[in-house]
Amino acid sequence: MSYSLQMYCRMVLHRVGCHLLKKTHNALGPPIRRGGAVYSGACGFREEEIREKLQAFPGGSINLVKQESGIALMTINNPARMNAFTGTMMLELQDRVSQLEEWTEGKGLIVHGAAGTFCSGSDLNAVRAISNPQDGMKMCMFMQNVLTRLLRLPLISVALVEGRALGGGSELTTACDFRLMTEGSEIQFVHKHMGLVPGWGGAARLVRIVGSQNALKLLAGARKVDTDYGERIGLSDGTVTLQSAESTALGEAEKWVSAFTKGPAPVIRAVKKVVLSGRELPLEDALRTEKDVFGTVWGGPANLEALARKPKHK
Ligand SMILES: CC[C@H](C(=O)O)C(=O)SCCNC(=O)CCNC(=O)[C@H](O)C(C)(C)COP(=O)(O)OP(=O)(O)OC[C@H]1O[C@@H](n2cnc3c(N)ncnc32)[C@H](O)[C@@H]1OP(=O)(O)O
Repeated sequence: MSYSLQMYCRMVLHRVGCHLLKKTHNALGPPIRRGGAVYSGACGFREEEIREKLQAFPGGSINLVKQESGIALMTINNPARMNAFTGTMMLELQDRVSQLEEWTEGKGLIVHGAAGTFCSGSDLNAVRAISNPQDGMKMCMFMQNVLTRLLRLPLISVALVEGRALGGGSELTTACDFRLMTEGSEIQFVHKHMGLVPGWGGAARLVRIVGSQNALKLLAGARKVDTDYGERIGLSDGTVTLQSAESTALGEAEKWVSAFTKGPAPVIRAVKKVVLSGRELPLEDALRTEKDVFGTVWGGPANLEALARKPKHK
């Protein structure tokens, strides 16, 4: 059997196996996958094992502020290490994503780093301590689950990149719907220089954002992406320039995203859901999801109000 046929068969068997197990467990009790996670106990992922390991690498924090405007601010906060992700920060990120999943009034999210830089990837102290393949795979599954749930939130999300986004930090930017960069900032998938490939889902998402040609250049060349190059290949959705002495990059990013979050939460969240299903599902499944989401807003308060207003879209 050829290698690719073997891979295909393994993938199909794995998917069917996970699907069947998922169905069984769902029938027996609570759902085994939280939010939109990829790996569950049914796939042999033991989350508790890696949680315990990550707990041993403390420092920094992931801060979350849910604002009245419906836009939340998430801060990657470990400035002494250029906002590198310690083990406890990975665990906190999971908690923050869970909080956002429960935030029914939410419409938008800005992810940014503390002290003028985005994130320098995994904390190298933790990486050295768990540099065996078994632990690496567990960390990878944990982070893929968390970042997949982040991307699947019914919120319009933006990564605001100031300074550097390196390694895992560059992968985190791809788990948001949009990326904004400030002048002088850089995104770099440094994995090749570390003898690695992305493991937090960054490669799969990057291909969907910039196409496989550009993704190959960024990963195989470990190329630095500045604001111009970022916009040219579609990795960056805009360059933030400060409008006045009082303005801040975060303030400008909030203004930028509020153009998309203006309006009632159920409508904005519905928009994100139909785009997400279009992005991730085969066409027929996406069409069915779109129909279901449409049903949640048709005849709803915002729809009835608009009909009563008789708006003209000039
Ligand atoms: C590759 C994938 C993998 C994954 O998927 O898990 C990773 O993400 S591995 C991590 C990849 N990132 C790096 O290798 C970053 C290495 N660091 C740098 O290149 C530089 O520190 C840089 C460019 C971020 C900042 O350079 P600058 O000259 O401005 O500052 P310093 O080098 O003096 O850094 C200040 C302070 O931060 C510590 N630091 C920075 N990044 C990390 C990190 N990822 N882990 C742990 N510590 C980090 C650096 O060591 C300095 O600490 P100090 O105690 O002063 O030496």
